[in-house]
Formats: sequence, structure tokens, C-alpha cells
Amino acid sequence: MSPLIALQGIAKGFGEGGARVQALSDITLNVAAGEVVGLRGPSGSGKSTLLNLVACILEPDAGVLRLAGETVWQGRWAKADLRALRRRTIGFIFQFHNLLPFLDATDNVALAMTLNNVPLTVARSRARALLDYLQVGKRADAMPAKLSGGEAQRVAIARALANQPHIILADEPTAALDSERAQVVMDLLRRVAREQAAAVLVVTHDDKIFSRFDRLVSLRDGRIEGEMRPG
Ligand SMILES: Nc1ncnc2c1ncn2[C@@H]1O[C@H](COP(=O)(O)OP(=O)(O)OP(=O)(O)O)[C@@H](O)[C@H]1O
Repeated sequence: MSPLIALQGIAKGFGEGGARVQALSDITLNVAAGEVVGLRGPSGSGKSTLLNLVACILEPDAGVLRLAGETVWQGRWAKADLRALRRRTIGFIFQFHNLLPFLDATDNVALAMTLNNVPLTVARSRARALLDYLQVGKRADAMPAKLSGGEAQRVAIARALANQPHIILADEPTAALDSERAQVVMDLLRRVAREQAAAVLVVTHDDKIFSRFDRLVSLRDGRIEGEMRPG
């Protein structure tokens, strides 16, 4: 089976002339369905740039980007509607949950589905099921300000899963959590990867969770320096 995330020879720079920064060079990386891969490296090594390229938020300079078996970028964008691709194929989890403060937990999750044309009543009932799945169903009616950090992050994961994405990208999802909550979040991401056959790519500095990855890829100066299998 072809990997859900496939980067081949990807490069990305910012700026012009003497101010040019080569953020990524010759990145080849595959993440298969069911896999949870961590991306680590010092500050400035290119982790966020890589995640944003996979999310199609940034455009590569060179290489080939394939997502869910389809070529997305090769010399130019190969897909006409990147927003639709992002909405349907990719779920994004941020360091801070970014929940909308004026919607309760259920509607924060349901909104992601209504943007994808799911009727509100169906979206709300699916949102509740997802919150149950992420063990935060009891807080379905709570406003974000009333949620603990761990609860809010699980609601944010439910939101990222709302449209059953094949690809889940997370930028330091456990950075704001204590060790125990961080383990819970990682266990849930592993479960989602296995049960929904998703590819999960997580940027992290958090050595408490390194053992939870199938593979840990290290970046340095925009290149892949090495890879290990912690398990
Ligand atoms: N929009 C941008 N414009 C100019 N340079 C950028 C931009 N985004 C990133 N860079 C540069 O690209 C390099 C990689 O940055 P990136 O944010 O991907 O690193 P990172 O590993 O995620 O760092 P951190 O751990 O601090 O978040 C850095 O030298 C950074 O300054």
C-alpha cells in the first residue's frame, strides 16, 4: 500500500539573495496508514516548515509531495482546490487548542463538519460520539474557558477528526500538558491511527512522549539527520 504521506526530495527556502534561508533540503519521508511518526530537532531545524508543507499551507520549491496516494505538488500544485483537500484529507492539531471561545465543545467539533456541508443536527450527533470516543463526552456542553488543558486538547483532537481525515498533523500537541495528560493524548492519537488507518505526524520537543512513537525522525539544519524506532 502506498504511504498516506510521501515527500520525495522536498526543498523549501525563504527570502531572497543574501537573506535567503534554506529551511528544508532534500527531504524524503513516508508515513503509512496506522503509523505515528514524531519529528524532532533543534529550534530552526525546519519542523514547522515541514508540517506546513504537508498541510499544503506552504508551497515547496522542489521535489514531489503525495498525499493519500495522489500527487499534490510536483513543480506546481496538481490539485485545483487545496482548501477542499485540506478540509477532507487533513486534520490539524495545534499546540494551543484554538477552540472558538463562544461555542461549546460539541459545536466546536460540529462546526468543522458543517463547513464540509454536513447538516447541523447530524454534525452535532457525530460530534458527541467523537467526544465520547476521546473520553471527554461528559464535557460536551462545556464552553472552552471551563475546560482543563487536557480536556480542551482532546476536544481539539475531536475537531481534527471530525471529517475523518486520513492524515493527522500535530504541532507540539502535548507542550501545554503535564506528563500524565500528555500520555493520554498520545495514546488517543495512537488509537486513532490504528482504528481509523490514519497517518499521524507530530512535531515535538517533548521527551516524555518519545517512547509513544513508531518512528522518531530527527531534523537538523533542514535535513533529516536520522531516524529511530523507540518501541
Ligand atoms: N515565513 C518565514 N520567513 C522566513 N524564514 C522563515 C519562515 N518560516 C521559517 N523560516 C526559517 O526557516 C527555518 C526553519 O524554521 P521552522 O520554523 O520550520 O523551524 P522549527 O524546527 O519548527 O523551529 P521551532 O522548534 O523553533 O519551532 C528557520 O531558520 C526559520 O527562521
